[in-house]
Amino acid sequence: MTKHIRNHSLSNDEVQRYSRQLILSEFGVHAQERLKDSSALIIGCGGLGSPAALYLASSGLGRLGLVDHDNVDISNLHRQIIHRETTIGKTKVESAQITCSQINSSLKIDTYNQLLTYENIMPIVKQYDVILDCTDNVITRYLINDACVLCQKPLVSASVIRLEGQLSVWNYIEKHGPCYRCLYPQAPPEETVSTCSDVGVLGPVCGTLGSLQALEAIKIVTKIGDVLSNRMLLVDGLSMNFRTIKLRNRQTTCAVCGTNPTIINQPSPPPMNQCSNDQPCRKNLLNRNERITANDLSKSNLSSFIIDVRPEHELNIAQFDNSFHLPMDRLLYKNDDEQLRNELRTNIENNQQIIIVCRRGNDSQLAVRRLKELLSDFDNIDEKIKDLEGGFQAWHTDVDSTFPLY
Ligand SMILES: Nc1ncnc2c1ncn2[C@@H]1O[C@H](COP(=O)(O)OP(=O)(O)OP(=O)(O)O)[C@@H](O)[C@H]1O
Ligand SMILES: [Zn+2]
Repeated sequence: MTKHIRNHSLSNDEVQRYSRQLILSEFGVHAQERLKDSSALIIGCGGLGSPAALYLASSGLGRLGLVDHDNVDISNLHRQIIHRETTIGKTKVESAQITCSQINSSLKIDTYNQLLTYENIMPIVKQYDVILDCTDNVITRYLINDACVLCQKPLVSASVIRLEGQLSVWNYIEKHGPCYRCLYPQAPPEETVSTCSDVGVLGPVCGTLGSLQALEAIKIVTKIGDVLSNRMLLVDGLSMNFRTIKLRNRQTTCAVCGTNPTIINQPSPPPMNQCSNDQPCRKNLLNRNERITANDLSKSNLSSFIIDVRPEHELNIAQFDNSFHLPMDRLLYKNDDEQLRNELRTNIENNQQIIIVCRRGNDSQLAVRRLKELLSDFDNIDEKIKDLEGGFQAWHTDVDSTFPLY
């Protein structure tokens, strides 16, 4: 019998398992070997981290780190496809680990059930060849960028909101590419940035961007193709427009990767006025006496005129009987003050308290402020008008659990 020789270290099982990628001329056995010797860290096991982890686990990567501080919630399942109904309540990292190891039992998986901060990020990031930012908040985005520059790791970063997404590779030294801070030197205030839980997101858009993050990570560690450094992919799922734009180069003035950096040994702590985790800042715009709790409202003997400030399509989910609909868009931007004042004057009775409601009690506070100005000539408007603290979510939790939570 003629002996065969092979020019690689893969087992026959591995050749069979990865055969469809081994026969790609751009990939082949040597890329597969490099993948097996490589490691990737996924920060955030949510909408982006789920597909990224599934594809990296399937690909033949050697070692995968998974970071998240959160637990699986039923509202995650429409897009966070690594989790299951059976893992609701478990930590996201454990849930993700279970699925990844079911797909590929030879993958080495490390889990970090923790909130990454400037104090703990460095020793974790240091251990991996490529980092994937799959988180959803501004502070963490800067934190991960700075840690990647300081540890000299390429960073594959994506973000998704509504039906749109963005993808880029930062700090890709081989191409002398820019870091995130080179483009955006300062973080915008947390409350000016929308989150999926504020404005929504469609699952397959996360799927697209998260899968492309896995693809870029594979290209980086196997050294194939043209990595998306110095460029950014913009995806619009509604129109199916995919565009790649050129980004500006690495900046010598950058605070972390520039010639005289101010961020040197570890990322800096977040500014005091920003939240330290990914929970939306609870905007406490109003004083206590300008607000009413769900419990107090449910027990109140006063007749109430309810103004619901949510957008039209959310009313279809559920609404209070006989509420007046005044979407925030109209209240803030429509410029029909006189017409609105007349409508409210006709509908509100003199002895009524005016209660403003929204989904979570943020917009309703803004609305109270705006309506106090608009209705300043109404009798006792300052005492009469209040927002429902915590919105319909608080109503669900504290008063009526049959009102759907969303
Ligand atoms: N600093 C951080 N350290 C660890 N994990 C983080 C950090 N910041 C964000 N994450 C995680 O990144 C993930 C982002 O994913 P995504 O926005 O899809 O999920 P989510 O927060 O569950 O969404 P929703 O806003 O709908 O509740 C979350 O699981 C979140 O816990
Ligand atoms: Zn930079």
